[in-house]
Amino acid sequence: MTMGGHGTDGVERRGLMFVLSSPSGAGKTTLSRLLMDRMPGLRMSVSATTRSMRPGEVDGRDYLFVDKPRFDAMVKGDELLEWATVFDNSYGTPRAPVEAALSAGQDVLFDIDWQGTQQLREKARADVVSVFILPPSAGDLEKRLHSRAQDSDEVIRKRMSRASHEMSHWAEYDYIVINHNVDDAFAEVQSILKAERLKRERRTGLVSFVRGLQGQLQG
Ligand SMILES: Nc1ncnc2c1ncn2[C@@H]1O[C@H](COP(=O)(O)OP(=O)(O)OP(=O)(O)O)[C@@H](O)[C@H]1O
Ligand SMILES: Nc1nc2c(ncn2[C@@H]2O[C@H](COP(=O)(O)O)[C@@H](O)[C@H]2O)c(=O)[nH]1
Repeated sequence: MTMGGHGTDGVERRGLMFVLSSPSGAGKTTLSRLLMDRMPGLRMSVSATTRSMRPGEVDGRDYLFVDKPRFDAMVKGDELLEWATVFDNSYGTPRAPVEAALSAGQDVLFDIDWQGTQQLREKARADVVSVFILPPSAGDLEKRLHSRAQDSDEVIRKRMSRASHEMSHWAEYDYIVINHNVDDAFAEVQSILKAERLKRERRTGLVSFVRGLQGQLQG
């Protein structure tokens, strides 16, 4: 993938892929929305899915809602960077918008499961920063799924029964955040992104920046 752009300090830097995963209901969407509101230079990757739209969701903003034949055609046409089956539906990341954002020097935010994270890591390990969000307790997780009031009891039962399996992948992630309350969890996720943006390896413009400084000191 071609990547490059400028950080807020003007030094050229490679874009990064910032991944949030968690069991369903632990708070990825909530934290993603806050990141998008408050962190400049970040683009949300909008996934394609075959699941049906929830009340309040908007096609093209929350997901690209597609039918199974269209999803299969996207897989066949290599249009997806990664894809997986989650809760009996297909989900995948359209490749083109991600590559365009990274090329423009933007970071890309992903709300995807552990299967997708593994695929991204296989493709571009150095550019993937992954965060696993844990709920404070199973009781809180269930309460959050109910409080969202968008899924039937049957769907919630399914998501709760998958939670332990989802969580078994926590150790594959770079960072772990426990979402006790939204403000603290957001502050932690934001700190991770800010620190990762400053990593020396990503800041491709540092060599010439330091040479310039040395030139000024010598001249
Ligand atoms: N720290 C928190 N305390 C209380 N409620 C929270 C907290 N974080 C998120 N919630 C609420 O929990 C519900 C589920 O959160 P959210 O939709 O962000 O989860 P998610 O991980 O994105 O789930 P999914 O994987 O199913 O999309 C929402 O109603 C949200 O407002
Ligand atoms: N591997 C991928 N997983 C994805 C993608 N988009 C969303 N997801 C994950 O699916 C579940 C369920 O999401 P929901 O919106 O139906 O509650 C959740 O864990 C998401 O992170 C994707 O493109 N690829």
